[in-house]
Amino acid sequence: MAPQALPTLDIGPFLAGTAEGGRFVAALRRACHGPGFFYLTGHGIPAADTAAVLEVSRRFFHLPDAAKLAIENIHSPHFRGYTRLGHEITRGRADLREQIDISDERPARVLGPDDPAYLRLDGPNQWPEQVPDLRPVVLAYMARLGRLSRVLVRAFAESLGLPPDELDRTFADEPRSHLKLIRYQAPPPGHAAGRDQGVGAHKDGGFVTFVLQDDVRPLPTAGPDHTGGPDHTGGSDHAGGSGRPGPAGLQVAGPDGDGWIDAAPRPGTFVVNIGEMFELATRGYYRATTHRVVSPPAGHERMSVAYFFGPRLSATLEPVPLPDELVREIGDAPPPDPDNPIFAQHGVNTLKSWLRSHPEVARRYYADVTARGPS
Ligand SMILES: O=C(O)CCC(=O)C(=O)O
Ligand SMILES: [Fe+2]
Repeated sequence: MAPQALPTLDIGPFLAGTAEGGRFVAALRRACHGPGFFYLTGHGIPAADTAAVLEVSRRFFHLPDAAKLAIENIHSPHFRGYTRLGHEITRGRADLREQIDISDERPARVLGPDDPAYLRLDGPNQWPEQVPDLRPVVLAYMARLGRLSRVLVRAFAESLGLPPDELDRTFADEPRSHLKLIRYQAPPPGHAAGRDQGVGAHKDGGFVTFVLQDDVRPLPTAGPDHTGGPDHTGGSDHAGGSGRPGPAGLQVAGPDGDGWIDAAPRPGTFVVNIGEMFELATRGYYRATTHRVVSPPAGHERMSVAYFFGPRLSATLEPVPLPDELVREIGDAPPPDPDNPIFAQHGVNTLKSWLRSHPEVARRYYADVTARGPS
């Protein structure tokens, strides 16, 4: 049986406080207990804002390599800045994507030897000089999604049969917002067939993620500063080498590991999903589901913007007091994955993921931590 498509939830009535908001809350529970993923509409983020963030992102990624590498994340102990193609690792394999990592703009902390290593994650971002409007556009977008996240957290509480403010204190005192601007490209010519890992299968580590997706588009025509281009379509042995956009993009693991569900881009929506911290807090009632991105075909690119909302790094996840009728539905907890232990402390879990996916930054700034584990 082919896996089902993802549900679409309209948060509009909940935002407006109308009686229909209850329907959203019920649908939210079904979506988070089921696939762990859904499309969100009615969110009130203006189309001009989402278009602006994709536009600055496109302008950045189309800069010459030297300009992008000026803000490479190897310069940042906080894992901020640019990661070039193939320099991020998921499941032991290089991802075919480039990205900029941006978190809340804060000064680096002055830390003593006994302070937890995850506090080194706080610090300033790196911003590209050539795209000066990227900073204000991205920070405004993050602020908007932060406000939307806080509303969604209230809906999550209600969906679990709890008072709407039950989870508020988890997100008090500087919750952590993280954003990735991402560009996926086709495997380069000569790349082994079937190696089309835009990002490998993974679960998100935090609480809740919002993905804004652009369509798969042809690469822009090569200009004087441009190294890629439609000319590169020839010679690829990649399955998508026909140059036609195929089923590329975000895919979500089906129920019981049954195939992959395509989460195709849909205008005006975010794809929202649950992260490991929330799964842990609900004792598995809400699911952090494995997902991946398949590379676009030759001569094409795909942009996305992933926003992760989580509690402050020092927060420890307490199990939420679930009503008995939900506890009865939990069933057996899945066995722990030895390759991916989940830590109840948000900072420890977050640092675990960074150290694994960015080994070069880890070696430069966290050699002491990799030697003894991310606690
Ligand atoms: O690009 C996407 O559609 C999803 C990205 C993703 O899953 C991630 O960065 O965690
Ligand atoms: Fe993800």
